[in-house]
Amino acid sequence: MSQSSPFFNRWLSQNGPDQVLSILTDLVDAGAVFAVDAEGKILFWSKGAEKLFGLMAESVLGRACAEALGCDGGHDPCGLAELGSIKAQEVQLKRPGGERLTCYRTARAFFDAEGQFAGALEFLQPQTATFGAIGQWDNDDSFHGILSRDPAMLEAIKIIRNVAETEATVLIRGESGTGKELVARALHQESPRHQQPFLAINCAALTPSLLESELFGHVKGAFTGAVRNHAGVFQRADGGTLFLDEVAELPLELQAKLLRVLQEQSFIPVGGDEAISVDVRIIAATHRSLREEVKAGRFREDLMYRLRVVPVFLPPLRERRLDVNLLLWHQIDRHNLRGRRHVNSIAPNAMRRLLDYQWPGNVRELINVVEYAFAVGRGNELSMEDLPPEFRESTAFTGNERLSPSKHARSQNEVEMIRDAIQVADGNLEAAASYLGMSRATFWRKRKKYKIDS
Ligand SMILES: Nc1ncnc2c1ncn2[C@@H]1O[C@H](COP(=O)(O)OP(=O)(O)OP(=O)(O)O)[C@@H](O)[C@H]1O
Repeated sequence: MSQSSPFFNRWLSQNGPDQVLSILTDLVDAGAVFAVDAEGKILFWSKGAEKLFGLMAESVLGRACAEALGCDGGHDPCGLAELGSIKAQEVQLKRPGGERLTCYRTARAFFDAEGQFAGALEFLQPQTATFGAIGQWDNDDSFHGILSRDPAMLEAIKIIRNVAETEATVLIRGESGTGKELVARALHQESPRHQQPFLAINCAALTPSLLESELFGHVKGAFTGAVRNHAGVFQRADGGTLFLDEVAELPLELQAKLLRVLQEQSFIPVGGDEAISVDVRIIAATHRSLREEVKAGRFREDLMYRLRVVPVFLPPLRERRLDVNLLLWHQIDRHNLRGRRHVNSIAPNAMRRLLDYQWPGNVRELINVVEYAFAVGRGNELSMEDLPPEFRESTAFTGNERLSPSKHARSQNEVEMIRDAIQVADGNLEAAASYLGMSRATFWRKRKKYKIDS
């Protein structure tokens, strides 16, 4: 967090905040800074923005950001009012003349006292200027938005970074919500194809005939209702990456067609008679074991070998308890930014319950749990009552404790939590403190109080 002296505001108004902002943004090399108001209208446009977007200030000031920059978004600049902040998101800029430029977008929203979106500051930096800095590992353990401190996840990320340069087909295995699509996107972003499209399709979400048409497209007249030619995702992803989610659900007849694309880099659209050649990198994902599916006769063995050239496994959240804490605090920080409620601690019994929980919906569920807590709860401490009913129904740490929160019961709980954290962190006290969301000083004080050694 940036710091300023108590005299900063006076100094700012003496020098003129607009002048200070202009000078500040000029100091940032090769980057565009702009500000929008609550309606998404552009209020400030830096010299860097003129250079990067190829648009002069006069032509954009006062105009709706989405319209001036030619993107969808209405009053909410690209979901920022929802998200609160965006860090190093990869975006494609279309400059006048059609040139495309890949940039990293970092933005922060402002919210008024009622928690209403009040505008935002955005910073865009061309990828070439940031190579080696943003988009690689950074201090908050994020890799293209993937947060983790878990050794198995870190290993998966290492594999992804290594194979990104190659053309190898990657098969990601993991339960729903473990981050398979996020990882696939990261792989694409790290690959030489990153300026080309990334398309995702869920093979379990469509009927076989719709899926075939979505994958390979169809020609006009191929079936009733096919009133014009339709390009499938293989064609639209040409030059880029196609993410096939839930690939184990692909019907056998489509497996044959997919195999042909992988072998020959070409396919025939539904109802067509001419093969279309494409250059697409496939990343597939499944929550099932493809080997088991092959054994059960539901999946072609030859296709399995084609798809799992590089297998990557994402462990379920219940097996990475260090990540539960990291992801919880990341989500809490995100909601804190919106200003309606500021959570700076989690009650020990709630934390214990969160750590013990099985997380069947993995990270997606965790995101929803924090959202629920901010919707129903009040105050600076996230308490057991702020958690969804399934957390409170558990017998272990609810009932009695909530009805008679005796100091003793609370300390017993804390002792167990601290012991557990030290054990999970293999005696690393710093990791154990962060796992519990405590500062090192608090952790040390509590260990001393309860006489817990490492
Ligand atoms: N390690 C992580 N760090 C930050 N966010 C994560 C992480 N893993 C998952 N998420 C977030 O959790 C949500 C679910 O992730 P994602 O859609 O990638 O999961 P998935 O395994 O593809 O799920 P499904 O199989 O159900 O499609 C997304 O909002 C994603 O951004």
